[in-house]
Amino acid sequence: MSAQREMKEKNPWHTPVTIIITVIGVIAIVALVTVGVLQNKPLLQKYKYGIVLDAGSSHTALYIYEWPAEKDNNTGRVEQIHSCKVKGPGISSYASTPLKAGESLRECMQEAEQRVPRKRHHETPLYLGATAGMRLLNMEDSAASNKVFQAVEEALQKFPFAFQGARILSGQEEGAFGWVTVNYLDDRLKQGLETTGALDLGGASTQISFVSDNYDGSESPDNSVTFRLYGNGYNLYTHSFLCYGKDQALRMTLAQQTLSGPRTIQDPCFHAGYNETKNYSVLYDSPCVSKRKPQSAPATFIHEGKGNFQQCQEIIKRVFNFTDCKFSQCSFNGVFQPLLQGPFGAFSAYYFVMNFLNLTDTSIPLETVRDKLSRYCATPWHQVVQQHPGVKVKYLAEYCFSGTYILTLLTEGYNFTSWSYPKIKFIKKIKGSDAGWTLGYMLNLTNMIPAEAPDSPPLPYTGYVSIVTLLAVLLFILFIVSLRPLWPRCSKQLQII
Ligand SMILES: Nc1nc2c(ncn2[C@@H]2O[C@H](COP(=O)(O)OP(=O)(O)OP(=O)(O)O)[C@@H](O)[C@H]2O)c(=O)[nH]1
Ligand SMILES: [Ca+2]
Repeated sequence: MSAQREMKEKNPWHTPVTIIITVIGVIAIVALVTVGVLQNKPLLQKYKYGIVLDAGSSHTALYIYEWPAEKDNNTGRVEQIHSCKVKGPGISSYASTPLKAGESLRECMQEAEQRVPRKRHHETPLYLGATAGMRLLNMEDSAASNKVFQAVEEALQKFPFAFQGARILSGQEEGAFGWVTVNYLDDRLKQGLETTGALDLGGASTQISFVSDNYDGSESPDNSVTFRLYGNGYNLYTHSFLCYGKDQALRMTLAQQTLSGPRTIQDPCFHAGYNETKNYSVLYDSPCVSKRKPQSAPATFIHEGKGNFQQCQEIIKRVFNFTDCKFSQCSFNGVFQPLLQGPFGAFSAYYFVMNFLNLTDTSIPLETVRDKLSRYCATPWHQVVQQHPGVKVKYLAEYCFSGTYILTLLTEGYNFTSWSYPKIKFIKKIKGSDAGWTLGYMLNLTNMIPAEAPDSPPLPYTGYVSIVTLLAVLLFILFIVSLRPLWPRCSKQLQII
């Protein structure tokens, strides 16, 4: 019993001094860690917003983007939180009634007012970018195009956002910003990974953009766009083919078949049994075809389908010029194109059409894709209508043409082969944001992608807290151990007291 007591008395841990030191030490560690955690805790998230209106040839769409306020300079954090499809046609269709172009945007803009928190309205930039529809209108009638812009600007200025202007994007910008969007959303830029090429098929123009090792921009500098993003340099090849969007390509294909001004055409790109009376002046009302308008055509023609994929491909090929090329290699129409490289993301009409045709799976061999499309084109029109009751008849009638056009453009135009075709991915969205030029455009105008890699803390937050805690505990133990010589004396002194 007395030996036990002696041992207990000798154990320095049982002296009041060590107990006091321990308690103070523990309190100090808890305080240190708490201060560290509170001080470094991310502040309550605040968000910033940006709005982009994509005034395309066929329609206008509004996109709202959101990002954490303190991370303007970081990557992968801008997200699309809302999109709104403007009712009615694209703004270029309001050439004769410009005020209506402005009015058409009202509903989507009101939605934007609801979606963006009120206190952020005034600091939220609002951009409108117009593409091929307005490019064509500007070529045809620049006064009309200016009036449309004036009306649209007046309408947008009435909203509480920071309106940054409305303008026509060049084809180069449209292609390059589509490429930025795809690679930003895929987190490829900050990590310096191999980039994805971008294929955009609109209504009036189509863009191809990719990085190719054997392209330094010297051959055909017009097709070159250089970027420095997050410390990496990119030499992008990009080209926009005006009139080769799917609506204008359809006009050109119809124009090929109506050169002599016939009353009826039998169109292999439309289903057998399809029969519509169409207006010559409407068909030829576009700079893409206006010069080819037949001299002595009647007012209308009967557009009949005959559903033949092979023949459809033949007449589509006629709208491409595959022979003239003054460069080392070309895609078509004498336009330089370096060797295709890397994976590709194909969006907008590429996706709408291939998704409808159940052909988004590019691991299906090209031959099988052609066979499937050929069978679809051969389906009689009444059967197609019956099989797809919910689909807009205008879209439905054109899928055979559109599918054939897409395959022709990709394989004959851009030279995709059965080896490179599987590298294409038909996509609509990436991580919740639509693929298209709008996000890249906004990132560029808000300087949200730095040229050099941003400095980032060497440790993640949790790692930092763990290390601080560990070091504090270690220091405390060392402190206690360093007091060892005092332990027996302290305990004796306390016993005397
Ligand atoms: N099937 C289908 N087609 C669509 C849909 N939305 C748009 N389209 C058509 O697809 C084509 C391309 O559409 P968009 O990418 O919006 O083209 P756009 O931006 O208006 O035209 P550009 O100014 O040339 O870029 C047009 O012919 C549209 O009519 C859809 O939801 N389904
Ligand atoms: Ca577009």
